[in-house]
Amino acid sequence: MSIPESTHCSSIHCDRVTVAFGDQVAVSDVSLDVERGEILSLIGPSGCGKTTLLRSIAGLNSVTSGEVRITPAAIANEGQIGFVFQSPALLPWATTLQNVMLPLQLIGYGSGRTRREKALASLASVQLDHAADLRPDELSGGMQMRASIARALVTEPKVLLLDEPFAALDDMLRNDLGRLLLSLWQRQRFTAVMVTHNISESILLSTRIAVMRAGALESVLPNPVAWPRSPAQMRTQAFAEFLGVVSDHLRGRSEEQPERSVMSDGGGS
Ligand SMILES: Nc1ncnc2c1ncn2[C@@H]1O[C@H](COP(=O)(O)OP(=O)(O)OP(=O)(O)O)[C@@H](O)[C@H]1O
Repeated sequence: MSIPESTHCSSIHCDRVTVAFGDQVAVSDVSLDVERGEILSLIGPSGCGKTTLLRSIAGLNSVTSGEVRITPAAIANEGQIGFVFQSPALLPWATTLQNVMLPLQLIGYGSGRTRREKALASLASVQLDHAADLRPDELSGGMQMRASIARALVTEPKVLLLDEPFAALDDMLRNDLGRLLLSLWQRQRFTAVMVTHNISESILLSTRIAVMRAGALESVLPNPVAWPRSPAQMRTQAFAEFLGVVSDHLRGRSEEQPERSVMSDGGGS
């Protein structure tokens, strides 16, 4: 698996973004560019503003000052931004298939038949087509999260935003879904931003890691771990060393490191 070519997706630009809720400044003067076709992880201590920044990128939060731009601009208007929440948030009374068809209905995509075919294809991409007629309470936690990913990807978004998508799952499922996410990214070439608390997960799944502390962007670290990624890499020296670097940045003990180009440093095949 190599980093996908970046011709079909969007990039995200946060320019001096500040978000305040009353007197509470959740995000403070954050400037961050997410390049086409990369997966950037946002990590940092609880309450440091990760979700608020992610929701601002999605347009779910308004920013107090600064600007979020997604290019090409039409992306935001065409419903080409997918969002995966920590909780699968499936409609309990609808079948898995109906849940996945919902975004297509909301954007008025095609006929009922084409929506059904597209939703079934999206379910198949997460190996869940056999569960199309089951309701959420008949699915395991991992199946619900796969359905949630299928729902986010059914419109073939150019940008995928994920807020701690695997936090509630055990380690094995986490690894499986992480691998699934990478293979979908490889195939669909979306640009992704993923909030996570898990440093190992951020290293395994991303091209760069943005570390936030107290609302501010502490650093953006190119991920030097080679591609293709697999859980076996967690036992390598390169992985352990980078984990130490990320941990230091999280604790604010880092030496300032110049950022390098993700495609030349974080990538390769
Ligand atoms: N809608 C809101 N109204 C008021 N305060 C908010 C709102 N959303 C977030 N905050 C505050 O903004 C700060 C950042 O919250 P945010 O959820 O972005 O942090 P986080 O880094 O994602 O935390 P966690 O890792 O625990 O999910 C917190 O102090 C939170 O209480």
